[in-house]
Formats: sequence, structure tokens, C-alpha cells
Amino acid sequence: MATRVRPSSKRCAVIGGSGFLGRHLVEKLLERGYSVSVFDIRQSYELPGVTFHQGDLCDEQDLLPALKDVSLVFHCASPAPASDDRGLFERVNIQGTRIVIQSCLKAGVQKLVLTSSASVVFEGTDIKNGREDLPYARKPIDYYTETKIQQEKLVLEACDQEKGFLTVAIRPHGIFGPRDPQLVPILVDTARRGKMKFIIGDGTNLVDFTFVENVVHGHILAAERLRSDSPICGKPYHITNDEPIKFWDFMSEVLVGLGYAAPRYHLPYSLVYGLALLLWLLALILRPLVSFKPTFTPMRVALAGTHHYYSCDRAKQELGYKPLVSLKEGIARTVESYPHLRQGA
Ligand SMILES: NC(=O)C1=CN([C@@H]2O[C@H](COP(=O)(O)OP(=O)(O)OC[C@H]3O[C@@H](n4cnc5c(N)ncnc54)[C@H](O)[C@@H]3O)[C@@H](O)[C@H]2O)C=CC1
Ligand SMILES: CC(C)=CCC[C@@H](C)[C@H]1CC[C@H]2C3=C(CC[C@]12C)[C@@]1(C)CCC(=O)C[C@@H]1CC3
Repeated sequence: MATRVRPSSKRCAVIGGSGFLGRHLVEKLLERGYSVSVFDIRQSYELPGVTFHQGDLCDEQDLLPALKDVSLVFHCASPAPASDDRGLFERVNIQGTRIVIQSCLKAGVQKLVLTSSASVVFEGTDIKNGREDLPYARKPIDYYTETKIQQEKLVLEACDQEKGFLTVAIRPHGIFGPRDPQLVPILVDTARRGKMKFIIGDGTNLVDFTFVENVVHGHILAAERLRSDSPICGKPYHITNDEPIKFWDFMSEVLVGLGYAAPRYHLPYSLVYGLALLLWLLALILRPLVSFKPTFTPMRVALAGTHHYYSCDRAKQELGYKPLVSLKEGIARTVESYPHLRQGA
């Protein structure tokens, strides 16, 4: 009689493994002795110990070969928030996540760790030390957030301890670090266009920025603690640096580190938010005629001008989480990793 071979617990798959967070996660998993199957719509690197599978996660036939003999799956694929494409977010984050769950069940995967986002509770107004029991945003600030909420619900509801399919969601906030394609490049681009002179509001709003290696650490702890008798099954966990910082201090430290001037002049929050809303409406109305992407979107202004920081007490207590890299060291390592973005380079 043929016996069914249980997949090795050291073989895992990273969906979205070519991305910023995904690649850092893959590198750490390799260091910890895992063999990794990467699934992504694009291939951005090659590494010994990694098998690449290129395809769209919305297509089960593409995805299934990447999950063969895998017991643990990390799902950290998503369209970039800046794309602002509602159809794409719905297709990839909602329908695609349904396909990911179905495929995991078909392939006999036992654990699924989702990269969600702390923004699933953010409505554009202050959140101070928010805990995981805050309700999902009733009015999400953009389509990205709207679909991240649906995605998280799908994954957590799929958790079935009796059937042996275990899920957990990690909610990071403001991930930064070497190779990040968004935060530092957007910031430098804005500075180079001479638009980083202003502080929105009084500049005292506190925000979480999380060094990428801490986010990776949170994911791996969650995966390794996920067992059928563990209290973490089907739950979300905030993962931050646990060092909220003034949004404008963080921006200034990165800018000054790269040789640019820090912003100095204050503009009232409601004025900038109102202008951003007008620009956004204008872009929407004119979309059939001209396409332009304003730098100051209402979502970005809200992120830059409100408090949004989160408690990671639950992760500390239930996952044994503690940030490994301080904000100071994370900023220094990030600045050093972008020589091509320095002033004058
Ligand atoms: N960067 C940040 O500050 C934060 C990110 N997150 C979440 O972390 C995750 C990773 O984000 P990043 O690494 O920053 O993004 P990223 O854009 O660098 O990586 C996402 C990866 O997903 C892949 N992908 C997109 N659509 C796909 C599809 N249909 N099929 C297969 N692969 C596809 C992309 O090719 C890319 O390699 C995302 O789920 C994001 O929502 C959450 C909170 C903050
Ligand atoms: C904490 C958190 C969720 C960060 C996410 C990253 C991005 C949303 C930010 C990275 C660079 C930021 C930025 C702005 C808004 C938020 C970011 C895009 C501005 C556009 C805000 C208004 C300005 O004055 C310029 C800023 C450039 C950098």
C-alpha cells in the first residue's frame, strides 16, 4: 500500500517572493535551513536553495506546482498601493487570495501565513497605540486598504484546526529597509523635485516605521508557533519596531542622511488635505482625457499628518516577538544602502 509522504516542515513557499519583503523573508528562511519555493509574477533574482515558479497567483494551474511538497506558505504578494487600480486590487487581493487558499488545501499545505497590514483599521484619523481588537475600517482610505481587509478576513476565516489547515495574519506598518522600492525612492523623488520643504500640520504626529528584518522575524515566529493547539490560530498580529517616531523626524533623518535638506515650513493639515482631495477629484474627472498622478493624494496626506501607531503587545506575549533591529540602526543601514539616491549622485 502506498503511504502518503508528509511534506518536510523545512520546505516552504513564498508567494510574492520577488518583492521587497518577500526577498528578505526568503533570505532569512534560507539562513534558517529552509528550502524555499518562490512564486511570483516576475523573477527578480536567483539564489541557491530557491526554486522559482513564475506565474499569476490568480491562476491555480500556475500556482499548484509551486506548492508541491510544501507544508508552510507565506503569502506576501500584492499590487503596489501606488497603482490605485481598483480592478487589479480586487482581482489579486480578493479573488487571488481565494485561489491561494483553495490551492493550499488541494496541495495539502498545513500552514498559511498572510502578510496583511496595520492599515486595515486606519480610516485617515488618529490611531494611538491601536490594538488588534480595533474594528476593521468602515470607510477604508483607498482601494488597496479595502481589499487588504477582505484578504485578511478570507485567510483568517479559512483557519480550521480540526482539518489541520492553520492560518495567521501579520500586520506590519511602514516597512522600510534596503531595496525598498517605495518609501525612500518616493521621498527622494519628492525632494529632488523641490517639494520636500513643507511639514503638514504641526509635525508632532507619531507613526510606526518598521525595519524589514523585524517584519521578517515576526513572520517566522508566527509560522513556527502555528500549531493546532496554539492560541495564535486564525488571529492577526501587529508587528512594528515598537518605537513610534514623529513622521516628520523619520522623513528628516532619511533625507539628511542622504544629503538633502529637512522640511522646515508648516502648512495646515486641513488645507493640504482639502487640496489633495480636489486634485484627486480632478484626476478622476479628467481620466478619460488626460492621465496624471498627483504626489499629494488624500491617502498620503492622511498618512503624513495623523498619528498611526500600533501596540505589538499581543505579538510579544503570544509569539515571543521583540524587534531585533532598533529604529536608529535600521535608518542607518537603509541610508547606507542607497548610494545612488544621495544628493548629487
Ligand atoms: N511595504 C509596506 O510598507 C507594507 C507592505 N505590506 C504588505 O506586505 C506585502 C509585501 O509588500 P512589499 O514587499 O512592500 O511589496 P512588493 O511590491 O515589493 O512585493 C509584492 C510582490 O507581489 C508580486 N505580485 C503582485 N501581483 C502578483 C500576482 N498576481 N501573482 C504573483 N505575484 C504577484 C509582485 O511581483 C511583487 O514581487 C504586501 O502584501 C503588502 O500589502 C503591509 C504593510 C506595509
Ligand atoms: C508609515 C507608513 C504607512 C508609511 C508608508 C509609506 C508611504 C505611504 C510614505 C513613504 C514616503 C511618504 C511621503 C509622503 C506620504 C507618505 C509616503 C508616500 C508625502 C507625499 C507626504 C506629503 C509630502 O509633503 C511629501 C511626502 C513624501 C514622502
